[in-house]
Amino acid sequence: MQPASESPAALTPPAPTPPDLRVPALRLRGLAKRFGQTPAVDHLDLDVPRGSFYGFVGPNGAGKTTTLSMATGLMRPDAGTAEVGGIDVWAQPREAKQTMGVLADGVMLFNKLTGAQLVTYAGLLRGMDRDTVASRTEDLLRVLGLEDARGKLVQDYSAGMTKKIALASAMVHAPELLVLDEPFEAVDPVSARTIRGLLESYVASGGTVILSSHVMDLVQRMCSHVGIIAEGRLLASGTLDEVRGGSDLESRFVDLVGLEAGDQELAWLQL
Ligand SMILES: Nc1ncnc2c1ncn2[C@@H]1O[C@H](COP(=O)(O)OP(=O)(O)OP(=O)(O)O)[C@@H](O)[C@H]1O
Repeated sequence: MQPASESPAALTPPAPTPPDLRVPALRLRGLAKRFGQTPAVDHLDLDVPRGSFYGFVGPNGAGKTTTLSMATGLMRPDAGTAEVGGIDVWAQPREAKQTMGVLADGVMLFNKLTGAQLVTYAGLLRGMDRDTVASRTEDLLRVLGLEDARGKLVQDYSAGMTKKIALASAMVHAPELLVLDEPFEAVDPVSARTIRGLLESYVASGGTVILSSHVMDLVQRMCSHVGIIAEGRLLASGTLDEVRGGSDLESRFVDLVGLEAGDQELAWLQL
């Protein structure tokens, strides 16, 4: 008789535990950051449901990048907690970071690597095997239109190409959660459409996306949920329909944030 440990059943890896859908993909509580006297993020609470496509919007300087940096382990908060799928980002950074892919705004990439090397490096860093990394890197370069630039140093990439290679590096390990700070900034319309398609099918397969953007029309077309932030505080959060409340997102944004409607003139610019 075979010992139990050698039976085929014992050699089959245990099925992964399905994620508890009641646990939010991202949960922030009392998150705060101050630069000098100015609070950039002011004790912010936020729940991002699993499987949602969450748009995080706000005016310039509202605290979006600071919030997302603290939520993903890139910037230590002054106070508060951030949990990803129930894992505390700051108490268990290694476990939390395994479950997410992050496209950060303004963070230096290893730009002396070529595009292909950068994505490969990101995959290997995540503990993936070389063959899988190689085939996924090729897929990502092809889909994002970077095949011809695969051997070029990232320092010589244009702004849009840099954004796309950073996005590829964030996605290569197929994480449960993607946190993307301004993923469409500087990206051409054809690539933007491709990225949208990739993200939509990723969410349809059970992934969660959180993205920040200034483009209300895009957020309105893509996102199932929206949060509006201003002066470090969350002014509204919920499903797209709850937040826009029968209006369009841009009008709701302007109402909540209290911006002037852009009808001011500069007398000296009237030629
Ligand atoms: N490293 C820093 N040092 C000092 N102040 C900072 C720093 N980073 C951000 N801030 C300030 O914190 C506030 C929030 O900035 P943040 O970059 O989070 O806003 P944002 O919503 O991402 O803006 P944008 O839409 O313009 O990218 C701003 O007042 C900004 O000047």
